[in-house]
Amino acid sequence: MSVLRFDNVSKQYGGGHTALSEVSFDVAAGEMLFVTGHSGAGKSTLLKLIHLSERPSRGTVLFREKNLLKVRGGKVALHRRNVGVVYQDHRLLADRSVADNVALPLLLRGLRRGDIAKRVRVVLERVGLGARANALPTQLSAGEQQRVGIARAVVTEPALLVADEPTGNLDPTLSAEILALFESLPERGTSVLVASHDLGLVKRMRKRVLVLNQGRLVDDIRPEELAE
Ligand SMILES: Nc1ncnc2c1ncn2[C@@H]1O[C@H](COP(=O)(O)OP(=O)(O)OP(=O)(O)O)[C@@H](O)[C@H]1O
Repeated sequence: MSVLRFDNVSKQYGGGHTALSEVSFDVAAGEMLFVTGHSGAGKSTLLKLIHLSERPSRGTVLFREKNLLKVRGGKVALHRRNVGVVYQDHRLLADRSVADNVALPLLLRGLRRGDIAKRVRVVLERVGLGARANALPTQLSAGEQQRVGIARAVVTEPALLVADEPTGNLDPTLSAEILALFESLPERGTSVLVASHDLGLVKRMRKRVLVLNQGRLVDDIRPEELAE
């Protein structure tokens, strides 16, 4: 089953600037892929259309076969429950512990405290931060903070995780660790779409790569084409 489909999607911002132009692609359930391209190529715009922070000017975005054009008003929040988002600057609450930050999406869903504590514990173990649950984000390294951001995004077990330059501030070793963490998610049923301008890093992962150039999808490289 396809978890995500872009069908001839274009996006013009106010002022007429074209950020995406007739982009079409499909993401299968459980697939991990990258979208890459130079600064301004349209990567963030593409992710925003999935998360409904922006709407297409033309074309359709289907999420689990449902046309996102029809997702409006109160349904937007419901849609976002199925899409985890990881930001480059992770956007953690500085005055809340690591565990509280990760618990937040579950609190918003009205889960019971006992269930929340259990799920937070499990997900923090998975990202290697089981021992730092009570620390404040400022007491963590940049890589650890990013892992908290990932834990928060996956604690709800979304169908799709989108990440915008998740390794932007990290050194190559930490970047590889973070990407390995993403790589483990499809096994648990979450598809993963990562935007990165770092083509070298992306190629090393040997995953499918969508290449954007000035808003156009100019290449859709399959893993077997990246093999040496
Ligand atoms: N809110 C906006 N209003 C007008 N133009 C915008 C807006 N957001 C983005 N753009 C323009 O759309 C184009 C694509 O931007 P986008 O942020 O999607 O690119 P990107 O590939 O993510 O770039 P970067 O790697 O620098 O983050 C750029 O030319 C940008 O200036």
